[in-house]
Amino acid sequence: MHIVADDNIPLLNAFFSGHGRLSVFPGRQLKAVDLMDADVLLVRSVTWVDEALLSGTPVRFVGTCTIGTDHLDLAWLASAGIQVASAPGCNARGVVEYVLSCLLTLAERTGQRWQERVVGIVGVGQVGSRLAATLAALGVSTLLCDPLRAEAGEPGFVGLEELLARADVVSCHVPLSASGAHATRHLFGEQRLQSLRQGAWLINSSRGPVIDAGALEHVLSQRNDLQVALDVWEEEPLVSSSLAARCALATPHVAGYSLDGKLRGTEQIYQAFCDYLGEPFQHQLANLAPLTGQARLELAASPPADWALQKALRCVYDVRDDDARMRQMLQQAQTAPDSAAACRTGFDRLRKNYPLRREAPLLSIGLSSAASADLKTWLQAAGFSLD
Ligand SMILES: NC(=O)c1ccc[n+]([C@@H]2O[C@H](COP(=O)([O-])OP(=O)(O)OC[C@H]3O[C@@H](n4cnc5c(N)ncnc54)[C@H](O)[C@@H]3O)[C@@H](O)[C@H]2O)c1
Ligand SMILES: O=C(O)[C@H](O)[C@H](O)COP(=O)(O)O
Repeated sequence: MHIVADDNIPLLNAFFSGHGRLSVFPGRQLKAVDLMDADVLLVRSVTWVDEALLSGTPVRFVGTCTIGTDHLDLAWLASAGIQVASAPGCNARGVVEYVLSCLLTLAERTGQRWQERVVGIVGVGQVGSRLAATLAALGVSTLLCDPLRAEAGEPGFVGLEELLARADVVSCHVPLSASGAHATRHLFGEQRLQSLRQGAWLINSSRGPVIDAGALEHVLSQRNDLQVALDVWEEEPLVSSSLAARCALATPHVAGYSLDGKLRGTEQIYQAFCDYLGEPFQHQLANLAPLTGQARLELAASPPADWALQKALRCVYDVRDDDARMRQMLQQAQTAPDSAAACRTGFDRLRKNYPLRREAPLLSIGLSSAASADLKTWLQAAGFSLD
Protein backbone atom coordinates (compact mmCIF):
# COMPACT_ATOMS: atom_id res chain seq x y z
CA MET A 1 0.00 0.00 0.00
CA HIS A 2 1.24 3.53 -0.75
CA ILE A 3 0.35 6.20 1.82
CA VAL A 4 0.91 9.84 0.88
CA ALA A 5 0.84 12.31 3.75
CA ASP A 6 1.34 15.95 4.76
CA ASP A 7 4.80 16.28 6.32
CA ASN A 8 3.28 18.22 9.25
CA ILE A 9 1.58 15.11 10.65
CA PRO A 10 3.44 13.96 13.78
CA LEU A 11 4.05 10.26 14.56
CA LEU A 12 3.28 9.32 10.96
CA ASN A 13 5.93 6.61 10.86
CA ALA A 14 5.06 5.20 14.25
CA PHE A 15 1.39 4.80 13.37
CA PHE A 16 1.42 4.06 9.63
CA SER A 17 4.74 2.62 8.46
CA GLY A 18 3.55 -0.93 9.20
CA HIS A 19 0.88 -0.50 6.54
CA GLY A 20 3.09 0.13 3.54
CA ARG A 21 5.25 2.74 1.86
CA LEU A 22 5.02 6.30 3.19
CA SER A 23 5.71 9.45 1.14
CA VAL A 24 5.48 12.93 2.64
CA PHE A 25 4.85 16.31 1.00
CA PRO A 26 4.32 19.87 2.17
CA GLY A 27 0.51 19.98 2.45
CA ARG A 28 -0.02 23.10 0.35
CA GLN A 29 2.09 21.73 -2.52
CA LEU A 30 0.50 18.32 -2.96
CA LYS A 31 -0.60 17.70 -6.57
CA ALA A 32 -2.51 14.98 -8.45
CA VAL A 33 0.74 13.77 -9.99
CA ASP A 34 2.05 12.91 -6.49
CA LEU A 35 -0.92 10.58 -6.01
CA MET A 36 -0.79 8.55 -9.21
CA ASP A 37 -0.04 5.30 -7.35
CA ALA A 38 -1.35 6.29 -3.89
CA ASP A 39 -4.00 4.27 -2.05
CA VAL A 40 -4.29 6.50 0.99
CA LEU A 41 -4.05 10.27 1.46
CA LEU A 42 -3.47 11.78 4.90
CA VAL A 43 -3.79 15.56 5.18
CA ARG A 44 -4.17 18.43 7.60
CA SER A 45 -6.22 21.55 6.87
CA VAL A 46 -4.09 23.14 4.14
CA THR A 47 -4.65 20.63 1.32
CA TRP A 48 -7.77 21.17 -0.79
CA VAL A 49 -9.01 17.65 -1.50
CA ASP A 50 -11.41 17.49 -4.42
CA GLU A 51 -12.05 15.97 -7.83
CA ALA A 52 -9.18 17.92 -9.39
CA LEU A 53 -6.72 16.34 -6.92
CA LEU A 54 -8.07 12.79 -6.76
CA SER A 55 -9.93 11.82 -9.93
CA GLY A 56 -7.73 9.50 -11.96
CA THR A 57 -5.80 8.41 -8.83
CA PRO A 58 -6.30 5.10 -6.99
CA VAL A 59 -6.83 6.86 -3.61
CA ARG A 60 -9.65 5.11 -1.66
CA PHE A 61 -9.16 6.56 1.83
CA VAL A 62 -8.68 10.19 2.84
CA GLY A 63 -7.97 11.08 6.46
CA THR A 64 -7.65 14.62 7.79
CA CYS A 65 -5.91 14.82 11.18
CA THR A 66 -7.93 17.96 11.98
CA ILE A 67 -11.31 18.95 13.35
CA GLY A 68 -12.28 21.16 10.39
CA THR A 69 -13.31 19.52 7.11
CA ASP A 70 -13.98 22.59 4.96
CA HIS A 71 -10.90 21.77 2.84
CA LEU A 72 -12.52 18.49 1.74
CA ASP A 73 -15.14 18.35 -1.02
CA LEU A 74 -17.22 15.90 0.99
CA ALA A 75 -20.02 15.64 -1.61
CA TRP A 76 -17.61 14.71 -4.39
CA LEU A 77 -15.66 12.29 -2.17
CA ALA A 78 -18.90 10.51 -1.24
CA SER A 79 -20.01 10.34 -4.88
CA ALA A 80 -16.62 8.87 -5.81
CA GLY A 81 -16.97 6.23 -3.08
CA ILE A 82 -13.84 7.43 -1.26
CA GLN A 83 -13.84 6.79 2.48
CA VAL A 84 -13.26 9.95 4.53
CA ALA A 85 -12.28 10.36 8.17
CA SER A 86 -11.65 13.45 10.30
CA ALA A 87 -10.54 13.85 13.92
CA PRO A 88 -13.45 15.40 15.86
CA GLY A 89 -12.42 17.17 19.03
CA CYS A 90 -8.71 16.27 18.69
CA ASN A 91 -7.41 19.76 19.47
CA ALA A 92 -10.48 21.22 21.20
CA ARG A 93 -8.68 21.54 24.53
CA GLY A 94 -5.91 23.59 22.92
CA VAL A 95 -8.51 25.98 21.52
CA VAL A 96 -10.12 26.35 24.95
CA GLU A 97 -6.70 27.20 26.40
CA TYR A 98 -6.21 29.76 23.61
CA VAL A 99 -9.56 31.41 24.42
CA LEU A 100 -8.74 31.48 28.16
CA SER A 101 -5.40 33.09 27.37
CA CYS A 102 -7.14 35.73 25.22
CA LEU A 103 -9.54 36.47 28.09
CA LEU A 104 -6.69 36.89 30.59
CA THR A 105 -4.73 39.12 28.24
CA LEU A 106 -7.62 41.34 27.19
CA ALA A 107 -8.69 41.69 30.82
CA GLU A 108 -5.20 42.73 31.84
CA ARG A 109 -4.99 45.28 29.02
CA THR A 110 -8.43 46.80 29.59
CA GLY A 111 -8.33 46.64 33.39
CA GLN A 112 -11.49 44.52 33.58
CA ARG A 113 -12.22 41.24 35.35
CA TRP A 114 -12.78 38.58 32.69
CA GLN A 115 -14.73 36.43 35.15
CA GLU A 116 -17.38 39.13 35.35
CA ARG A 117 -17.99 39.34 31.60
CA VAL A 118 -20.79 37.44 29.89
CA VAL A 119 -19.22 35.18 27.29
CA GLY A 120 -21.30 34.38 24.19
CA ILE A 121 -20.29 31.17 22.44
CA VAL A 122 -21.34 30.84 18.80
CA GLY A 123 -21.22 27.20 17.71
CA VAL A 124 -21.50 24.78 20.62
CA GLY A 125 -19.95 21.56 19.36
CA GLN A 126 -16.68 19.90 20.41
CA VAL A 127 -14.86 23.17 21.12
CA GLY A 128 -17.77 25.41 22.13
CA SER A 129 -19.24 22.90 24.59
CA ARG A 130 -15.85 22.32 26.28
CA LEU A 131 -15.36 26.08 26.51
CA ALA A 132 -18.85 26.52 27.96
CA ALA A 133 -18.28 23.79 30.57
CA THR A 134 -14.89 25.22 31.58
CA LEU A 135 -16.23 28.78 31.89
CA ALA A 136 -19.27 27.60 33.85
CA ALA A 137 -17.00 25.74 36.27
CA LEU A 138 -14.95 28.92 36.66
CA GLY A 139 -18.12 30.81 37.55
CA VAL A 140 -18.37 32.77 34.28
CA SER A 141 -21.82 33.47 32.78
CA THR A 142 -22.27 32.19 29.25
CA LEU A 143 -24.79 32.54 26.43
CA LEU A 144 -24.91 29.75 23.86
CA CYS A 145 -25.93 30.04 20.22
CA ASP A 146 -26.26 26.94 18.05
CA PRO A 147 -29.34 26.99 15.83
CA LEU A 148 -28.78 23.40 14.65
CA ARG A 149 -28.84 22.09 18.21
CA ALA A 150 -31.75 24.39 19.09
CA GLU A 151 -33.74 23.10 16.10
CA ALA A 152 -33.04 19.55 17.24
CA GLY A 153 -35.01 20.42 20.37
CA GLU A 154 -32.14 20.94 22.81
CA PRO A 155 -32.85 23.64 25.43
CA GLY A 156 -30.63 26.48 26.58
CA PHE A 157 -29.75 28.29 23.35
CA VAL A 158 -30.33 31.89 22.27
CA GLY A 159 -30.41 33.40 18.79
CA LEU A 160 -27.33 35.16 17.42
CA GLU A 161 -28.88 38.63 17.55
CA GLU A 162 -29.82 38.16 21.22
CA LEU A 163 -26.32 36.88 21.99
CA LEU A 164 -24.75 39.89 20.31
CA ALA A 165 -27.00 42.23 22.26
CA ARG A 166 -26.17 40.64 25.62
CA ALA A 167 -22.63 39.24 25.46
CA ASP A 168 -19.54 41.18 26.54
CA VAL A 169 -17.35 38.61 24.82
CA VAL A 170 -18.20 36.73 21.60
CA SER A 171 -16.15 33.61 20.85
CA CYS A 172 -16.76 31.89 17.56
CA HIS A 173 -16.58 28.08 17.13
CA VAL A 174 -18.63 27.26 14.03
CA PRO A 175 -17.50 25.14 11.08
CA LEU A 176 -17.05 27.02 7.80
CA SER A 177 -20.02 26.38 5.51
CA ALA A 178 -20.96 28.23 2.34
CA SER A 179 -24.57 27.14 1.89
CA GLY A 180 -27.62 25.95 3.79
CA ALA A 181 -29.97 27.62 6.26
CA HIS A 182 -27.15 28.17 8.76
CA ALA A 183 -24.23 28.92 6.43
CA THR A 184 -21.37 30.48 8.35
CA ARG A 185 -19.41 32.20 5.57
CA HIS A 186 -19.55 35.91 6.52
CA LEU A 187 -21.78 35.07 9.49
CA PHE A 188 -20.26 38.24 10.91
CA GLY A 189 -20.80 41.02 8.36
CA GLU A 190 -20.92 44.78 8.89
CA GLN A 191 -24.33 44.82 10.56
CA ARG A 192 -23.60 42.13 13.14
CA LEU A 193 -20.16 43.55 13.84
CA GLN A 194 -21.68 46.99 14.41
CA SER A 195 -24.18 45.42 16.81
CA LEU A 196 -21.45 44.19 19.17
CA ARG A 197 -21.91 45.77 22.59
CA GLN A 198 -19.87 48.82 23.56
CA GLY A 199 -16.45 47.55 24.73
CA ALA A 200 -17.09 44.00 23.50
CA TRP A 201 -14.33 41.48 22.85
CA LEU A 202 -14.59 39.35 19.70
CA ILE A 203 -12.51 36.18 19.39
CA ASN A 204 -12.40 34.11 16.21
CA SER A 205 -10.55 30.80 16.23
CA SER A 206 -12.92 28.97 13.85
CA ARG A 207 -12.22 29.78 10.19
CA GLY A 208 -11.23 33.14 8.67
CA PRO A 209 -14.15 33.56 6.24
CA VAL A 210 -16.67 33.31 9.10
CA ILE A 211 -15.93 37.03 9.57
CA ASP A 212 -16.06 39.40 6.59
CA ALA A 213 -12.53 40.79 6.92
CA GLY A 214 -13.29 43.96 4.94
CA ALA A 215 -16.32 44.71 7.11
CA LEU A 216 -14.33 44.05 10.29
CA GLU A 217 -11.58 46.41 9.24
CA HIS A 218 -14.17 49.07 8.44
CA VAL A 219 -15.93 48.63 11.78
CA LEU A 220 -12.62 48.75 13.66
CA SER A 221 -11.73 51.97 11.84
CA GLN A 222 -14.89 53.50 13.33
CA ARG A 223 -15.00 51.86 16.75
CA ASN A 224 -11.97 51.80 18.99
CA ASP A 225 -13.94 50.38 21.92
CA LEU A 226 -13.79 46.83 20.50
CA GLN A 227 -11.04 44.31 21.27
CA VAL A 228 -10.60 41.68 18.55
CA ALA A 229 -8.50 38.51 18.71
CA LEU A 230 -8.09 36.72 15.38
CA ASP A 231 -6.38 33.36 15.04
CA VAL A 232 -7.79 32.69 11.57
CA TRP A 233 -7.81 34.97 8.52
CA GLU A 234 -10.05 35.23 5.52
CA GLU A 235 -7.22 34.77 3.02
CA GLU A 236 -4.65 32.92 5.11
CA PRO A 237 -1.77 32.27 4.75
CA LEU A 238 -2.06 35.84 3.47
CA VAL A 239 -2.90 38.20 6.32
CA SER A 240 -4.08 41.76 5.89
CA SER A 241 -1.44 43.67 7.85
CA SER A 242 -3.79 46.64 8.22
CA LEU A 243 -6.44 44.40 9.81
CA ALA A 244 -3.86 42.70 12.04
CA ALA A 245 -2.72 46.16 13.18
CA ARG A 246 -6.27 46.92 14.33
CA CYS A 247 -6.58 43.60 16.20
CA ALA A 248 -5.67 43.34 19.87
CA LEU A 249 -4.31 39.83 19.29
CA ALA A 250 -3.21 38.30 15.99
CA THR A 251 -2.00 34.70 15.71
CA PRO A 252 -1.26 32.39 12.74
CA HIS A 253 -4.01 29.72 13.04
CA VAL A 254 -2.45 28.05 16.04
CA ALA A 255 -5.27 28.12 18.60
CA GLY A 256 -5.37 24.31 18.64
CA TYR A 257 -1.66 23.79 18.05
CA SER A 258 -0.81 21.88 21.22
CA LEU A 259 1.37 18.86 20.57
CA ASP A 260 -1.29 16.77 22.34
CA GLY A 261 -3.96 17.99 19.92
CA LYS A 262 -1.85 17.12 16.88
CA LEU A 263 -0.95 13.70 18.27
CA ARG A 264 -4.58 12.88 19.03
CA GLY A 265 -5.43 13.93 15.46
CA THR A 266 -2.95 11.39 14.07
CA GLU A 267 -4.17 8.65 16.40
CA GLN A 268 -7.83 9.24 15.54
CA ILE A 269 -7.05 8.94 11.82
CA TYR A 270 -4.94 5.83 12.42
CA GLN A 271 -7.90 4.26 14.24
CA ALA A 272 -10.32 5.23 11.45
CA PHE A 273 -7.88 3.73 8.93
CA CYS A 274 -7.68 0.44 10.88
CA ASP A 275 -11.49 0.36 11.01
CA TYR A 276 -11.59 0.92 7.25
CA LEU A 277 -9.23 -2.03 6.77
CA GLY A 278 -11.14 -4.12 9.32
CA GLU A 279 -7.97 -4.55 11.37
CA PRO A 280 -7.37 -4.17 15.13
CA PHE A 281 -5.30 -1.21 16.38
CA GLN A 282 -1.64 -2.16 16.80
CA HIS A 283 -0.52 1.15 18.30
CA GLN A 284 -1.74 3.45 21.05
CA LEU A 285 -0.85 7.08 21.54
CA ALA A 286 -0.34 6.48 25.27
CA ASN A 287 2.68 4.31 24.36
CA LEU A 288 4.06 6.63 21.69
CA ALA A 289 3.52 10.19 22.99
CA PRO A 290 6.83 11.95 23.62
CA LEU A 291 7.73 12.52 27.26
CA THR A 292 8.70 16.13 26.69
CA GLY A 293 7.19 19.39 27.85
CA GLN A 294 5.72 18.15 31.13
CA ALA A 295 6.13 20.79 33.80
CA ARG A 296 5.50 21.42 37.45
CA LEU A 297 4.34 24.57 39.19
CA GLU A 298 4.70 24.96 42.95
CA LEU A 299 2.27 27.46 44.42
CA ALA A 300 2.82 29.30 47.69
CA ALA A 301 0.80 28.30 50.78
CA SER A 302 -2.45 30.15 50.03
CA PRO A 303 -2.05 32.27 46.91
CA PRO A 304 -4.89 34.53 45.76
CA ALA A 305 -7.07 32.27 43.58
CA ASP A 306 -7.22 34.71 40.61
CA TRP A 307 -3.47 35.16 40.56
CA ALA A 308 -2.75 31.42 40.83
CA LEU A 309 -5.20 30.48 38.08
CA GLN A 310 -3.67 33.09 35.80
CA LYS A 311 -0.16 31.87 36.55
CA ALA A 312 -1.09 28.24 35.85
CA LEU A 313 -2.92 29.09 32.61
CA ARG A 314 0.03 31.16 31.40
CA CYS A 315 2.43 28.30 32.16
CA VAL A 316 0.62 26.13 29.60
CA TYR A 317 -0.17 28.74 26.97
CA ASP A 318 0.42 32.46 26.56
CA VAL A 319 -1.21 33.95 23.45
CA ARG A 320 1.03 37.02 23.77
CA ASP A 321 4.00 34.95 22.57
CA ASP A 322 2.23 33.85 19.39
CA ASP A 323 0.96 37.40 18.85
CA ALA A 324 4.50 38.80 19.16
CA ARG A 325 5.93 36.25 16.69
CA MET A 326 3.14 36.98 14.20
CA ARG A 327 3.62 40.76 14.39
CA GLN A 328 7.36 40.39 13.92
CA MET A 329 6.74 38.20 10.86
CA LEU A 330 4.25 40.74 9.42
CA GLN A 331 6.68 43.59 9.99
CA GLN A 332 9.47 41.74 8.18
CA ALA A 333 7.12 40.79 5.33
CA GLN A 334 6.23 44.48 4.85
CA THR A 335 9.82 45.29 3.97
CA ALA A 336 10.28 42.33 1.58
CA PRO A 337 10.22 42.97 -2.19
CA ASP A 338 7.12 40.73 -2.51
CA SER A 339 5.40 41.28 0.82
CA ALA A 340 2.41 39.03 0.05
CA ALA A 341 4.69 36.09 -0.77
CA ALA A 342 6.80 36.81 2.33
CA CYS A 343 3.66 36.84 4.47
CA ARG A 344 2.42 33.51 3.09
CA THR A 345 5.83 31.90 3.68
CA GLY A 346 6.21 33.51 7.10
CA PHE A 347 2.73 32.40 8.22
CA ASP A 348 3.45 28.79 7.28
CA ARG A 349 6.92 28.95 8.83
CA LEU A 350 5.47 30.05 12.18
CA ARG A 351 3.14 27.05 12.08
CA LYS A 352 5.74 24.54 10.89
CA ASN A 353 8.29 25.62 13.53
CA TYR A 354 5.75 25.97 16.30
CA PRO A 355 7.26 25.76 19.82
CA LEU A 356 6.50 22.75 21.97
CA ARG A 357 3.18 23.33 23.72
CA ARG A 358 1.57 20.76 26.02
CA GLU A 359 -1.93 20.99 27.46
CA ALA A 360 -3.04 21.69 31.04
CA PRO A 361 -3.07 18.04 32.23
CA LEU A 362 0.70 17.92 31.52
CA LEU A 363 1.31 20.65 34.12
CA SER A 364 1.18 19.26 37.62
CA ILE A 365 0.57 21.79 40.36
CA GLY A 366 1.87 21.55 43.90
CA LEU A 367 -0.68 23.06 46.29
CA SER A 368 -0.39 23.30 50.04
CA SER A 369 -3.28 22.23 52.27
CA ALA A 370 -3.85 25.94 52.97
CA ALA A 371 -4.93 26.58 49.35
CA SER A 372 -8.53 27.75 49.12
CA ALA A 373 -11.33 25.45 47.98
CA ASP A 374 -12.11 27.97 45.22
CA LEU A 375 -8.62 27.69 43.82
CA LYS A 376 -8.71 23.88 43.78
CA THR A 377 -12.06 23.92 42.01
CA TRP A 378 -10.87 26.43 39.44
CA LEU A 379 -7.61 24.64 38.69
CA GLN A 380 -9.44 21.36 38.28
CA ALA A 381 -12.04 23.04 36.05
CA ALA A 382 -9.22 24.29 33.84
CA GLY A 383 -7.87 20.74 33.55
CA PHE A 384 -4.74 20.88 35.76
CA SER A 385 -3.43 17.92 37.74
CA LEU A 386 -3.20 18.76 41.46
CA ASP A 387 -1.24 17.13 44.21
N1 LIG B 1 -7.96 27.71 15.03
C1 LIG B 1 -7.76 26.43 15.27
O1 LIG B 1 -6.65 26.01 15.56
C2 LIG B 1 -8.92 25.47 15.24
C3 LIG B 1 -8.83 24.28 15.94
C4 LIG B 1 -9.93 23.43 15.95
C5 LIG B 1 -11.07 23.75 15.25
N2 LIG B 1 -11.12 24.91 14.54
C6 LIG B 1 -12.34 25.28 13.81
O2 LIG B 1 -13.40 25.37 14.74
C7 LIG B 1 -14.56 24.78 14.17
C8 LIG B 1 -15.45 24.26 15.27
O3 LIG B 1 -14.83 23.14 15.87
P1 LIG B 1 -15.71 22.06 16.66
O4 LIG B 1 -14.81 20.92 16.90
O5 LIG B 1 -16.37 22.68 17.83
O6 LIG B 1 -16.77 21.67 15.56
P2 LIG B 1 -18.13 20.90 15.79
O7 LIG B 1 -18.59 20.48 14.44
O8 LIG B 1 -18.00 19.90 16.87
O9 LIG B 1 -19.12 22.04 16.33
C9 LIG B 1 -19.55 23.11 15.55
C10 LIG B 1 -20.91 23.55 16.08
O10 LIG B 1 -21.29 24.70 15.35
C11 LIG B 1 -22.69 24.62 15.14
N3 LIG B 1 -23.08 25.49 14.04
C12 LIG B 1 -23.09 25.24 12.72
N4 LIG B 1 -23.54 26.33 12.05
C13 LIG B 1 -23.81 27.27 12.98
C14 LIG B 1 -24.29 28.61 12.91
N5 LIG B 1 -24.62 29.20 11.76
N6 LIG B 1 -24.41 29.30 14.07
C15 LIG B 1 -24.09 28.74 15.26
N7 LIG B 1 -23.66 27.46 15.38
C16 LIG B 1 -23.51 26.74 14.25
C17 LIG B 1 -22.93 23.14 14.88
O11 LIG B 1 -24.29 22.81 15.10
C18 LIG B 1 -21.99 22.49 15.87
O12 LIG B 1 -22.62 22.21 17.10
C19 LIG B 1 -14.02 23.69 13.24
O13 LIG B 1 -14.90 23.40 12.19
C20 LIG B 1 -12.74 24.28 12.74
O14 LIG B 1 -12.99 24.95 11.53
C21 LIG B 1 -10.07 25.77 14.52
O1 LIG C 1 -9.43 22.18 12.15
C1 LIG C 1 -8.50 22.02 12.92
O2 LIG C 1 -8.33 20.95 13.56
C2 LIG C 1 -7.51 23.14 13.16
O3 LIG C 1 -7.85 24.25 12.43
C3 LIG C 1 -6.09 22.70 12.99
O4 LIG C 1 -5.34 23.16 14.06
C4 LIG C 1 -5.49 23.17 11.73
O5 LIG C 1 -4.13 22.85 11.71
P1 LIG C 1 -3.41 22.56 10.32
O6 LIG C 1 -4.16 21.45 9.70
O7 LIG C 1 -3.57 23.78 9.48
O8 LIG C 1 -2.02 22.20 10.65
